[in-house]
Amino acid sequence: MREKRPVIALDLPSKKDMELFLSHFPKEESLYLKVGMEIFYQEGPSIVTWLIDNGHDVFLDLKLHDIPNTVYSAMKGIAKLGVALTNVHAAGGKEMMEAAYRGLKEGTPTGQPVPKLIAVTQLTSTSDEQVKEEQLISVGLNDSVRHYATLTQEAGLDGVVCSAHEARDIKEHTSEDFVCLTPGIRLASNDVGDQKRVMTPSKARENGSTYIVVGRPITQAENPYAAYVEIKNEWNGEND
Ligand SMILES: O=C(O)c1cc(=O)[nH]c(=O)n1[C@@H]1O[C@H](COP(=O)(O)O)[C@@H](O)[C@H]1O
Repeated sequence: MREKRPVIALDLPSKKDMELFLSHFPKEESLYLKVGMEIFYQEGPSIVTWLIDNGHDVFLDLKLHDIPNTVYSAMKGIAKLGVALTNVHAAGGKEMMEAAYRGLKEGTPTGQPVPKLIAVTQLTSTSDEQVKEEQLISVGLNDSVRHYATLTQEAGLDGVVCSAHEARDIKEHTSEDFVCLTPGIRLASNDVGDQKRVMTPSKARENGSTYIVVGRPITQAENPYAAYVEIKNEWNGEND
């Protein structure tokens, strides 16, 4: 079986910074890269096509959350870029998620695969306390995440963004092949930063994560490639 690649969050301010970051990796290595708001709003869609043309897979993380018609139209445009994966916020509702999926399917050029679509449940920077006190969701974080996951499945999407803490429970309430993409991944030695629900790569694997997303532990490392390899090895169980 092919080695699983951690998804690297390219949270960098410009293409120049991104090229400098990628220069630490062997030229021939195909990476799974997450393009998020920070770099996308500076460089635009051309950053995505540039990465794909250079042999990488791209998760376009723009977390769409708007009325169904707007999300439908935006997804039609995203579908033309050739990304492997993209996302919306589940809090936008079932109708919005259905519209997003329709947009992606209708916008994908003939003969190309439709990008996978996943929905953010509760951000990994959110705690149980915040869910109850700020969002007034009295059932708390775990029930809220499970609820958004089942709603996402009902809308026909491929999976969710959640923390690795919830991945096992979500798979039990949806299906084993329902994608659980989990940011908030840290080695035991890393700073947690603003993340609240964190887990190590090996625990995430044990708990059913489909993909792990890692940003600062790699982008801010003194040796980004060494940090990537360490995380990838732990994610693949090579230290077990
Ligand atoms: O959708 C995401 O990718 C995402 C969802 C979420 O709940 N939490 C979360 O951290 N992310 C993204 O995952 C990345 C995590 O970065 P680090 O905390 O630096 O590893 C960031 O780019 C976030 O935008």
